Amino acid sequence: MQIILVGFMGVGKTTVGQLLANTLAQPFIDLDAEFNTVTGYTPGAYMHQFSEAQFRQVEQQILKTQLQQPQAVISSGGGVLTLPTSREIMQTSDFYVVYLASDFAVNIGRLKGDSHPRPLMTKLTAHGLHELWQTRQAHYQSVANLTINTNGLIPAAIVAQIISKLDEEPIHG
Ligand SMILES: Nc1ncnc2c1ncn2[C@@H]1O[C@H](COP(=O)(O)OP(=O)(O)OP(=O)(O)O)[C@@H](O)[C@H]1O
Ligand SMILES: O=C(O)C1=C[C@@H](O)[C@@H](O)[C@H](O)C1
Ligand SMILES: [Mg+2]
Repeated sequence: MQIILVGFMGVGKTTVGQLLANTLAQPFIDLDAEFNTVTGYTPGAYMHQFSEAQFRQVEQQILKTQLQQPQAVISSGGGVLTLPTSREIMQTSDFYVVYLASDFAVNIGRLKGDSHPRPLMTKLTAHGLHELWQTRQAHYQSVANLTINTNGLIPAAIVAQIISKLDEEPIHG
């Protein structure tokens, strides 16, 4: 199967992607971890050392490469659709795109409960973070084959919803 999860930082892409891959017995790829493997930098460290614009270019190359996988569940980084060309790459790929959505408050609650630091969280004001969240919802929506409202759902319930929708779809991969 070829499935990629998109959504705002902290909504649960890595958590759900890992569980979905295990459940479907498919290889799992996390694009942020792949970025680290390829460049030797975490996304945050790379942006700090170089720039967000340079990060987005490298991230796009990694996205392109991983969308060649014949079988995988991929969790993307929250800003992977920032470049219009990255949106086009995802839209024209064979991957089935699942958008993990939630209310802003739920998303922020998950972020605050997580020990893993998000550089954008510390750089932005509360207003800036909300604006970014709003802008990005349209990007995720524009590429999604399936949108799941994850409010109040545990990861296993989200995985169950994705799998039940996949059963109704033509095979992806
Ligand atoms: N459905 C859920 N309900 C409650 N908490 C969740 C859910 N999914 C994930 N979480 C928690 O939210 C936090 C962020 O999850 P995760 O790292 O999977 O997000 P992400 O979308 O991959 O973020 P990023 O874009 O920064 O990589 C973690 O602490 C995780 O345990
Ligand atoms: O939302 C974002 O722009 C980001 C989310 C993370 O997954 C990382 O890809 C990086 O920290 C940037
Ligand atoms: Mg993640």
